[in-house]
Amino acid sequence: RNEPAPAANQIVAFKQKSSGPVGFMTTSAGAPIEVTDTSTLNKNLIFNEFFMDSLTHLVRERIPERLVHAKAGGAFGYFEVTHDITHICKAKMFSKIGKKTPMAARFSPVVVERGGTDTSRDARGFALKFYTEDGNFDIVGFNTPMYVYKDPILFPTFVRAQKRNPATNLIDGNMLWDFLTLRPESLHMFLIVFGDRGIPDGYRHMPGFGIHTFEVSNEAGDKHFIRFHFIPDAGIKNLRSAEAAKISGIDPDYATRDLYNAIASGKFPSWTVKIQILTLDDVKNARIDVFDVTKVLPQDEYPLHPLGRFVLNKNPINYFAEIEQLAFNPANLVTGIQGGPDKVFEARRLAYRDAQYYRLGANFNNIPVNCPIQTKVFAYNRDGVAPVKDNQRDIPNYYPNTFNGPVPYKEEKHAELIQIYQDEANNFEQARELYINEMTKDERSRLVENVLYSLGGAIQSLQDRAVKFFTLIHSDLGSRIEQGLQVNRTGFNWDHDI
Ligand code: HEM
Repeated sequence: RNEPAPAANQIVAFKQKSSGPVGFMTTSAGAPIEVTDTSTLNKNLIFNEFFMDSLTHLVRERIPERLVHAKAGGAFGYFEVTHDITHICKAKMFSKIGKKTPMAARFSPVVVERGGTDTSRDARGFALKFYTEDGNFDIVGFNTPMYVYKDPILFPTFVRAQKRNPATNLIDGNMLWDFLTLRPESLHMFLIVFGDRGIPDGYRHMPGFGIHTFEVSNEAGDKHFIRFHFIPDAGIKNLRSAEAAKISGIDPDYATRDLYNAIASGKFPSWTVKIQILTLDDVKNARIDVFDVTKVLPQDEYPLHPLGRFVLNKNPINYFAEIEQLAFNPANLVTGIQGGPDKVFEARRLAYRDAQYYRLGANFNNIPVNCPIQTKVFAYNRDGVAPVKDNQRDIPNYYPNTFNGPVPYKEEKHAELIQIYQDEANNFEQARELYINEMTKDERSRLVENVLYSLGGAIQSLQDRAVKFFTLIHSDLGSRIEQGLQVNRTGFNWDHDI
């Protein structure tokens, strides 16, 4: 008989590693507790502390799920420098070859709710938190090298367009295709979502991208601009639509289970970390706006330079405490890494902090998994909902002060505004490249099939609009989708047959 997988066997393994019950049960306040019969009419339930304590706690167990990226798998490990980049970046975590920094990772589909399926056709979040000696550095990325739009005002609209119809409470193809065709720059990323990479085969075989072009600086104060790439050492693997649909019925937690089992059985997933590097002159002379998150930076012009690798070698011991409560924020930056100068990055500096105040409360950075474990916090924040930890003890609580409260660090100078060439939003050159040069003939056919599956459910005026933009990307893509839609119209009724 095969050994049961670690995830299926977790509770049995717990019993095996403990010599007996872990202790006497107590109330949350620590008092030993008796369990008495609650069904008898002859006793007051209100004196039953087990009942009172557990019931009142149970009804407070839920916190808001993340607005997006609600479902996830996550783990812990380390980042290790393999190549020197101190000539461009002075961040301590990159200071010498061989240096290791502890980290956390969380991988997540964007749209599905917390109880949804891991194998939906969607982009995936690729969020990393590095616990550096200068505080936490977060790269909150995707498994696609580009994002949907470059105007952050579209974030609420796009989230809504992908979520549920307000009347039917159903995911609604008309809403999605309305958005995609009103903001056609989004089709670049959606070619990937509808292509083979739209359903990764678990998280271990998924690449990651920081997407934004980050500004970094060296000891001399020179600026450079970099994009992060994370390449899975186990290779990229994806699922086909039919396979994914089947898995989704059998095991909606497929990717979460796979990550847990791999780590628990010592097959630690790892990623090679590479960066594209641009000088200020490269930025000024670039043919494209290198800060545009809907674009990739062509690798023939800006090649990948190796930087390091990261390894995930530790599962959470408690999922809620360590993964649900993880709070990533693109604004978590460290000395030497100034973040992206673009507007999407700027919007994100606000959104995540705000979301986490709502989701986890004002002191979410005091939750152990969010604490910068390699440095001490000296913030002028006090009080609020738990956890407050030591609440900065008796240190002066106002700034400035003359009584030895914490003093500011020398402020890092950001690059002045740079005059650069900015493209029209709907420039389809890169989408065309992706379709023609990066996708194989078979993948192009599967892309068309997957688009038809989704677009076939939308009304005709949206289908016509979509065909127009697919044709602008490439006439072959446009005509195959147009023909496919016509076959569907005559031979197949999506409303009734699906
Ligand atoms: C205007 C642009 C954007 C806004 C306003 C925004 C906002 C948000 C918000 C509010 C959350 C939930 C956070 C939480 O509750 O903890 C979230 C999660 C996330 N976002 Fe964004 N986002 C934007 C763009 C992006 C981009 C460009 C990327 C990828 C490069 C991205 C990747 C992620 C990931 C990976 C998560 C899940 C983090 C986790 O694992 O906890 N987002 N975003």
